Amino acid sequence: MDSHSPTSAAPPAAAETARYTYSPRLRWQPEVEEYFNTAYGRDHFARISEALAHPSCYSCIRVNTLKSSTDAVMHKLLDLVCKNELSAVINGLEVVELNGGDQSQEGCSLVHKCPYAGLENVLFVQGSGPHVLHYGSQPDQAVKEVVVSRKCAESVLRGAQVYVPGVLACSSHVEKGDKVAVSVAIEQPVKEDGWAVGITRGTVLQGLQSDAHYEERKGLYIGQGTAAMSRSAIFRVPHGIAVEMTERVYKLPSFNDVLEGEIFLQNLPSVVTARVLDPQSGERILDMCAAPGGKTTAIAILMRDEGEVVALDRSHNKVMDILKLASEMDLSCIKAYKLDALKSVRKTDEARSLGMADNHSEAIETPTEDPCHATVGGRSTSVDEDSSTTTVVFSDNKNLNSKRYISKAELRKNLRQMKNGPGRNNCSGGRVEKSKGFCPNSFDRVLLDAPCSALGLRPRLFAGEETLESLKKHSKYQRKMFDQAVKLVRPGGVIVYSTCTINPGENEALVRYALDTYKFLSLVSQYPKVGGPGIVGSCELFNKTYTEEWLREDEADLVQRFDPSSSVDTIGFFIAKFDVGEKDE
Ligand SMILES: C[S@@+](CC[C@H](N)C(=O)[O-])C[C@H]1O[C@@H](n2cnc3c(N)ncnc32)[C@H](O)[C@@H]1O
Repeated sequence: MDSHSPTSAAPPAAAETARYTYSPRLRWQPEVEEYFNTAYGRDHFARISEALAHPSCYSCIRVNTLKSSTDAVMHKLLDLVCKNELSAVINGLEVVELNGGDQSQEGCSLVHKCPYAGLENVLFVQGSGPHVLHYGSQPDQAVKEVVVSRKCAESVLRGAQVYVPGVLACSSHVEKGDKVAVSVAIEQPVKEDGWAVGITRGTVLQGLQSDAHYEERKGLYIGQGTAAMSRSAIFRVPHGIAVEMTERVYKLPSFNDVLEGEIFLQNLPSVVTARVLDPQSGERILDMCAAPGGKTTAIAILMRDEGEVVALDRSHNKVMDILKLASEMDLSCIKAYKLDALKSVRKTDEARSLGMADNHSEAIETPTEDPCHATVGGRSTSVDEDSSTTTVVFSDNKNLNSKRYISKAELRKNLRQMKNGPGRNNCSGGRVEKSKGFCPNSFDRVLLDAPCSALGLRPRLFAGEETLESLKKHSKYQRKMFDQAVKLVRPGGVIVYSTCTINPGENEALVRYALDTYKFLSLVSQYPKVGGPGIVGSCELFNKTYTEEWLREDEADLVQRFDPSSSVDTIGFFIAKFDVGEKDE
């Protein structure tokens, strides 16, 4: 690393070595840290906490086996790597020639098949890091700097550029084309109990020790880039790239516009979850919290697009995302609805009055009054040309109800128009179908990929926002959702529950609740098995007024817990699978 000028203002060279590094320490609420120390043991939790602050060192690609094969995609990726074209499209990936070696061989070591049985549709693309970067400071000259928000930094660590809204502070004379060191401002404890970032947007940095929050950014440098606009523009324009990253602490491939529809970038545990559900062609599956549709599409592909995957999300725009993804992947068995999963069971008397038996396999849908288009997988709801009513239009040839064929290009165009804001009818991006819920016992399998504290997601640079109280709220919410899942699945069916958190209160404690509450549920083994065992025991909380029960010894190996500090190097994740016996209602 180049040395800094030892002037009174600039930091000395030795101090700089420690300064321009990436060595973050994840901060937790003390009570939460104590709770996790109890669950994992102090050393183990310290390793987990350390791992969470760094990204995984590889990208996981799920192949759409209905459109291509794992081998074909692997060859295409290798081809791109070997022609060195991937570094253009796969952001940040470099083909390094070792010992003057053959580039194609180096490329081969970057893309490889997933080594775990049962995941033959998965490829890994190797990234690298953490790299020690040289920020190239000159004597008597402070390094020009940009400080970004935590969310922005987490994206940059995953391969993104620095966008204008993410910039908090910038050196005074930054012009377009200047080299800038990029660091991140992270929440710090403040006196009256709480956390604050301190740096306000627009702060001028001098690169001196006298700068506001200078010390706090030590060890929080995530890379170097070229300013894509001047300092004044960065704080004047509403959007656009502010800094093009040229050197990164982590180099991870991102696959924008590469093999669209043929591949999907997905965390390994998420791919495993869909496989564990084991959906069969012709079945009716419910994905209760489905957006953006990663697992939904994985499920549809495993079913060979035969049967029905009902995908719910309470967010309108997120349902749109599911539809877009299903359309891109050419999947027509996915039906997506906007619905609060807590209200996903339709009352039995209402179902009867609509002429449906309890185990009727049709969804009970509200008519869509909206004059805009929306797509459901290959199916599309559309305006009849001569009326304002909505009809379901199928773009595949599997259903005889087809009214009008809509090409995929047209569907994509419609979706783009929706994304681009209000159109003629002041429609804020199109509407999606709403559902009033579904009949009890009407699904063969239910996936509850529950909204959670997300304390397994990586990289994460701050975790102080969660308190024991807020963690408890997540678990209450999840139990209510689980109750709905239990009602909707048929006897003889399957429920898979998953979260992307390391919190046992949302994982093992949910399993305990499920088994203690519903005697007809049994925890069953999973395939494929990549994660480790669950946590056994219990923990006293809230001044010993409440005991949180986790798993029993014989249950630990039946769940999968993905540990971010393990060699599998994934996000923190949890999966439990239940077989549903005869219900005693
Ligand atoms: C963990 S994400 C799901 C990820 C998704 N399964 C996938 O693999 O792509 C949780 C989702 O639950 C949705 N959600 C939260 N509360 C909900 C509710 N009450 N009803 C339906 N969806 C909800 C959120 O909008 C979010 O998209």
